[in-house]
Amino acid sequence: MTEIRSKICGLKTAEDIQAAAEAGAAYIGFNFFPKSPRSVTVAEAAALAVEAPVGLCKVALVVNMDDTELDAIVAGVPLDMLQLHGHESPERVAELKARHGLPVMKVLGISEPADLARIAEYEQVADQILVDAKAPKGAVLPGGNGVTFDWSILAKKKYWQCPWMLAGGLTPENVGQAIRRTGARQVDVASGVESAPGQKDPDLIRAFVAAASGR
Ligand SMILES: O=C(O)c1ccccc1NCC(=O)[C@H](O)[C@H](O)COP(=O)(O)O
Repeated sequence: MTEIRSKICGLKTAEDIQAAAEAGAAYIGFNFFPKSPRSVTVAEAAALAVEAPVGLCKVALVVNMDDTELDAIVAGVPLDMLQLHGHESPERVAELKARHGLPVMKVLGISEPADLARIAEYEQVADQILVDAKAPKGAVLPGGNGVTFDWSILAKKKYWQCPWMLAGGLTPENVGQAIRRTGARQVDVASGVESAPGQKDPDLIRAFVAAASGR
């Protein structure tokens, strides 16, 4: 059976990280978007990251961040990957990879088949692509809104040259179906494993990773 790798995004406590690690998640995400209920400071993320089990990929999620702020995050937190969740260009992706020496995952929002063309602009420069739902009009957050997109759009995808991950409204209940319908081998969740905005639920984290893994 194909191994499915899960990413749990927006972790704020040591208990969240323990639950993700014990459940078998492959990635954990620290959210540095100040308006998010999931955001952490550099000091908070650093304290969590140093205690995270070896082998868990620690990802920093940032949105259109400038160099000064991102330099402080990379200097202060032991990280394994950057996740760019704003309007970063392919050139900016390349620049940040070179500047920080970390793999970069670029997020692209999908709502119609034409959006798949944007992936071609990034697949040679990004290390991974996170295929997410577009934020609803007027949303405060560019991600983490718990909305799905039409997964059948991904049936029209070609082979992409870098690994990709599926996100957008995934939950323990729908992640199995999402994997079957899209062929995703990696899945990402934020709000679908929470009891309230920004409050992760260890039982939901375990249920999500188990469902993604077909257990
Ligand atoms: O989660 C947030 O608060 C957030 C804020 C700003 C930019 C991105 C954000 N989340 C990004 C993620 O990686 C989410 O996991 C992804 O958008 C899916 O979220 P959800 O639909 O809630 O699972």
